[in-house]
Parts: sequence; structure tokens; C-alpha cells
Amino acid sequence: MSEISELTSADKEFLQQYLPPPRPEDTLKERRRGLPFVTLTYASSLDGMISLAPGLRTNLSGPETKSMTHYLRLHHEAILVGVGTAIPDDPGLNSRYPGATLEKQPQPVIIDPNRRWNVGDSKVLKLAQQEQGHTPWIITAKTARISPPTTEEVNGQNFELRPLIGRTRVAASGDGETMPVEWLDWVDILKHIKRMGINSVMIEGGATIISTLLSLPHLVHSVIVTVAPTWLGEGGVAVSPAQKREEGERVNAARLEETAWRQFGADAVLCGRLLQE
Ligand SMILES: NC(=O)C1=CN([C@@H]2O[C@H](COP(=O)(O)OP(=O)(O)OC[C@H]3O[C@@H](n4cnc5c(N)ncnc54)[C@H](O)[C@@H]3O)[C@@H](O)[C@H]2O)C=CC1
Ligand SMILES: Nc1nc(O)c(N)c(N[C@@H]2O[C@H](COP(=O)(O)O)[C@@H](O)[C@H]2O)n1
Repeated sequence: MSEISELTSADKEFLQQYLPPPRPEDTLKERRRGLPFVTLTYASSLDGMISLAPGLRTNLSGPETKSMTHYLRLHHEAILVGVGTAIPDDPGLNSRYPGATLEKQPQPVIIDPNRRWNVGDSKVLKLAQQEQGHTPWIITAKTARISPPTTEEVNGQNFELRPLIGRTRVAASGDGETMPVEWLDWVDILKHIKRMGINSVMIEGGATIISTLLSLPHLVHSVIVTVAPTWLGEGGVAVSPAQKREEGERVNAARLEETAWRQFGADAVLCGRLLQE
């Protein structure tokens, strides 16, 4: 039996105002910006952690919030994670919500600048072959080395974006990546996704991507956080945006407004919108 079950009408009503509008491209502002509707969503412990250790898949959501995640996936046109999540977690990135047809499945998108993820062995691909999801899109840096099998070989798509000049980093990725990474601009990534016909994208992680986007409030429309009643402890992977200073003084890095809380089983769900600078 599937562990994903229908949400109650009250749960759906609670989430409604934080979901992408039916036709987000219709608002003049969004058409001008050429950007999709972006939802950041993840599950956190009470000490702000999303996994026990880098690269260790950690279940935080209970059955009710897991069902909520699959409901949210069904209400977005794409679902995006970084390679630091794709390699260690091997996520399915489809929606197992009751009644999810192939047509309604979100498009999986992986940010993999050095093109390291082995799509051929992935659960995403297996689900696509079983017509329970779509073949993934992989976004790489233009300079990436392409390792076999390529996305093209499995009917997925590989998109190369020009990296930011002078922004090569050695990323501390969950799967132990130590090679330098050419950093991509989130505006370029999101504009590219929008140009590919995607109007809404649910960004699920991991820590690097969520932390980065919390510092870019102008690109994010909704934030939906599951708070599980547990502490993961020292050494866990935390979501924490970069420090922020105003006139030389430390200030809060990010804040939610228009917040709403609801209990789903043992977990709390916090919805809100990032305070714009
Ligand atoms: N509890 C939850 O809801 C979730 C937990 N996780 C956990 O998070 C951990 C993974 O987090 P991270 O290691 O931070 O991985 P991540 O999934 O954020 O991927 C980071 C990698 O993505 C690439 N990347 C990200 N932004 C980029 C940019 N702007 N330009 C170029 N490349 C970029 C880089 O290669 C970087 O090393 C895992 O332990 C996973 O289980 C992941 C998703 C959700
Ligand atoms: N909402 C949520 N709760 C948790 O407890 C989690 N560990 C995650 N992780 C995210 O979900 C992905 C797994 O997706 P599938 O169920 O395999 O499709 C994982 O990779 C994280 O992105 N999320």
C-alpha cells in the first residue's frame, strides 16, 4: 500500500495561497521578468538540519507531510535538486500522490555543473521508463566534462549554461565532491527553465541550493518548511543563508512574512513569503 494519501480539504485550503497560481505567466510582472514561480520546500529538524551528515539520506517527514510533499510536487511543473542531493539520495523526483498521471508529473531538473550524476543508474530514469515520471533535465556549466551515459542517450536533456566569471568554488557537497565547481547564476538557471516552457518550479534541496536561494528573495515566491519534532545533533547538514550586513552591522539573513502554520500529523508546516530587501 502507498504511504502517500490524500490531504484533507482543510490541509489543501491551508496550502492553497502558497501554490503557484493556475497561470503564473499571466501576470504582467512575471512575463516581463521571464522567470517561473519558485517554491522552496524542505524538511528540517528543530536544530535547523536537513540531514544527519553530508550525503546521508535522512527521513524527517512523517506520512502526512510526505503526502503533502507529493501533493506539492503535483502542483508544480518542475522539481529541482542539486547534484549533492541527486547522487547520495537517488531521489525519485516524481509525484506519487493519488491520481497523479504521467501528464501531470513534474519535470525533474538536476543542477550538476561538472556533470557527475550517473543518470543511467538513477531512480528518476527507472520511474521514467515505467511511465511514472519524466526523463530528467540536467543543467551543467559550459565547461563541464560529460561522463557517460549522457542524458541524450537516455532521452533526457542536458543544458549547458555559461558560468559566472571568476566564481569557481570548491563546493562542500553532500556526496563528498571536492573538485572545483563553476558557479551558475540563479537568474540564468531560472530563465532557462522558463524558456523551456516551465511556469512553476519546486526547489527541494539540498542545503547549498536552499541556503543560496534564501539570500535571493526576489527569485522566490513561496517557502514551505516541514518542521519535524526531532533534533539531528551536531555534524548534521544545516540550512543557513550567508551572513548579511547592513551599514557594516550584522542583521538577520532572511525572514518570512505572511506566515501560516498548520500541524500535519506529528510535524508542523510553516508557509510564508521571503521578506523582500
Ligand atoms: N530534508 C530535506 O528536505 C532534504 C535534505 N537534503 C539533504 O541535503 C544534503 C545535500 O545538500 P548539498 O550537499 O548542499 O547538495 P545540493 O543538492 O544543494 O547540491 C549542491 C551542489 O549543486 C551544485 N550547485 C548548486 N548551486 C549551484 C550553482 N548556483 N551553480 C553551480 N552549481 C551549483 C554544486 O555542484 C553543489 O556542490 C543531502 O544530505 C540530502 O539528503 C536534500 C534535499 C531535501
Ligand atoms: N520533504 C522531505 N522530507 C524528508 O524527510 C526528506 N528527507 C526529504 N528529502 C527530499 O526528498 C527527496 C526524496 O524524494 P523521493 O521520495 O525519492 O522522490 C530527497 O532527495 C530530498 O530532495 N524531503
